[in-house]
Amino acid sequence: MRLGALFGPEIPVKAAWADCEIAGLAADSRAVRPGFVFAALRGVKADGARFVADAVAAGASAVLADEDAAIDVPENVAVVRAGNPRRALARAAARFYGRQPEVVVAVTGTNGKTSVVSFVRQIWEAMGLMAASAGTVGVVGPCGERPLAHTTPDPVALQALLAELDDEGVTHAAIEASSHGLAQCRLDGVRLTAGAFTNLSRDHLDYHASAKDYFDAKARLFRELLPEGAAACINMDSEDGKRMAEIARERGLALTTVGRHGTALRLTGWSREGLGQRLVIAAEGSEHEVFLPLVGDFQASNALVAAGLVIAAGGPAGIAVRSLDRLKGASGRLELVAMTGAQAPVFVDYAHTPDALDNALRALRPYASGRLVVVFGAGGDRDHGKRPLMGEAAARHADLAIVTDDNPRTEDPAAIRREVMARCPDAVEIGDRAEAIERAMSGLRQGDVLLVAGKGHERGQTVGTRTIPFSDHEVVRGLAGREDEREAIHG
Ligand SMILES: CC(=O)N[C@H]1[C@@H](OP(=O)(O)OP(=O)(O)OC[C@H]2O[C@@H](n3ccc(=O)[nH]c3=O)[C@H](O)[C@@H]2O)O[C@H](CO)[C@@H](O)[C@@H]1O[C@H](C)C(=O)N[C@@H](C)C(=O)N[C@H](CCC(=O)O)C(=O)O
Ligand SMILES: Nc1ncnc2c1ncn2[C@@H]1O[C@H](COP(=O)(O)OP(=O)(O)OP(=O)(O)O)[C@@H](O)[C@H]1O
Ligand SMILES: N[C@H](CCC[C@H](N)C(=O)O)C(=O)O
Ligand SMILES: [Mg+2]
Repeated sequence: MRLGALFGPEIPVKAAWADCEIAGLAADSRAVRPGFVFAALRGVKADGARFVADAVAAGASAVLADEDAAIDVPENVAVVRAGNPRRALARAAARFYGRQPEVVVAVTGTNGKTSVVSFVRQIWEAMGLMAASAGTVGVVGPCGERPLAHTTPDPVALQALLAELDDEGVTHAAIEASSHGLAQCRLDGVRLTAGAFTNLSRDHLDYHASAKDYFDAKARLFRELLPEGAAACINMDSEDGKRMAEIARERGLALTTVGRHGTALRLTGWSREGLGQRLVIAAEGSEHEVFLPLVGDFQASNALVAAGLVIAAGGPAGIAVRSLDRLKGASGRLELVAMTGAQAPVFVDYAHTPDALDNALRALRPYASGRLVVVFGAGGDRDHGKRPLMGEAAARHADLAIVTDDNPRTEDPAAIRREVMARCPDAVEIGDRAEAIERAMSGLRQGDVLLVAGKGHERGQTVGTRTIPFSDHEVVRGLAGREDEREAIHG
């Protein structure tokens, strides 16, 4: 593709450069190949302009930069200026790859995105469509599963992925829109049919300057990204949901509201039934009773958002609602991973925010006729403020809390644990995560329930800058297996 066409009418490219043939795009100088456009972006840690010389040495034909960035390049390298280079990069990547599944929907909110995109994919599959989902647990589609480095990939990787899905015959894709992804314009080139909002609570205040900033990042999906005529599905059971709906309404988006306070899909009845829940949903003037085979009260709201999003994107309401009775939970989302020898269930969950931990523990309480035990920690190099609040949630809902490590990254793990324990001083502190899980599991009696929270599907523990293989699933299964063996030997 030629440089002029790549940037389109909104970004002027000097005539002398317009016909320059472009081989690819990269925002990281280390990914630049001959003939590439290098986008020199200002980031949190560095200014991409510092790496222009590296990009040129790697063969960059053009540099995309801020209006005011000081860029020094040889005469044969083009310089393209943009007021918002991140957005320009995203839109250029969309033109470069040139194809996306017919229907792409995006889901934002603090909690529930991974679950919702997975549910949307499953509902579409039940309708016989070629569907895929992409986000924290990777890409899942007709060609199998593959991991992703980020919940919302950088714009070049995201456009490459959408093109690949289109090539594989995927017509319907559901993707997670993280607040980082929205703030950094990673989704700006995506042609969206509909967007959804789950909920908002504290997270990522290390990155976003304030709670308002965090809300505004999520609101970008409805204020700016969804094109005119697109649809929005909003869970109305929170004040933030109502504000988001107002924003969508003002934009003239076709609104599908869901939840106990929703209109399109209203939850009018709910009861827990074994490892599932029975929902009564009012839709299009009639009531549907469905059994949702998932643990966790909050999964009802995720299921409603998913069905609402499918409807918002043009799917029939009846099938969307009926398909809920076959949904499978996303990996590591309140997943029942093992039963101990004492017949105590062990759940693995991804709760890594105060609200999520609160919800996960409350969801499991009814299953504990004995004690509710939780093993959890908080991630390093992330929002410090959420740590004591997570401790508080554990102290409030669990009978026994074991505070351990969860990706300490470059921080001192003991210092993180101290911050968590500030509000759960009675917790037991065991830094080594495997040991913490072992201690918790070995103490379980019949009637007890264990929640291992924070890592969900993750397959590594990041200590410093190294990631050591680690999986809560494997540790739990391994320990349960050992108990079974002991049982078999000793009777
Ligand atoms: C805070 C954040 O989101 N950072 C992401 C962002 O970095 P940045 O733009 O601030 O980059 P920077 O490190 O300051 O460097 C500036 C620029 O110089 C470039 N560079 C840097 C070094 C070099 O040698 N050459 C070079 O060209 C970088 O590629 C970058 O373009 O863009 C980078 C390139 O795409 C990402 O790798 C990086 O993700 C970091 C590693 C990260 O941890 N991000 C997490 C927090 C994240 O994005 N999480 C959300 C999910 C969160 C959730 O909802 O729970 C996600 O969507 O995954
Ligand atoms: N609707 C919800 N309301 C509150 N908590 C929820 C909800 N859905 C999920 N959770 C909790 O949040 C955790 C993360 O859920 P999920 O992975 O679906 O969300 P996410 O938005 O994708 O999170 P992330 O941004 O970290 O990828 C779950 O493991 C569960 O504990
Ligand atoms: N997307 C989230 C995931 C957190 C998961 C938890 N295990 C941690 O490392 O804090 C983040 O990057 O903040
Ligand atoms: Mg996610």
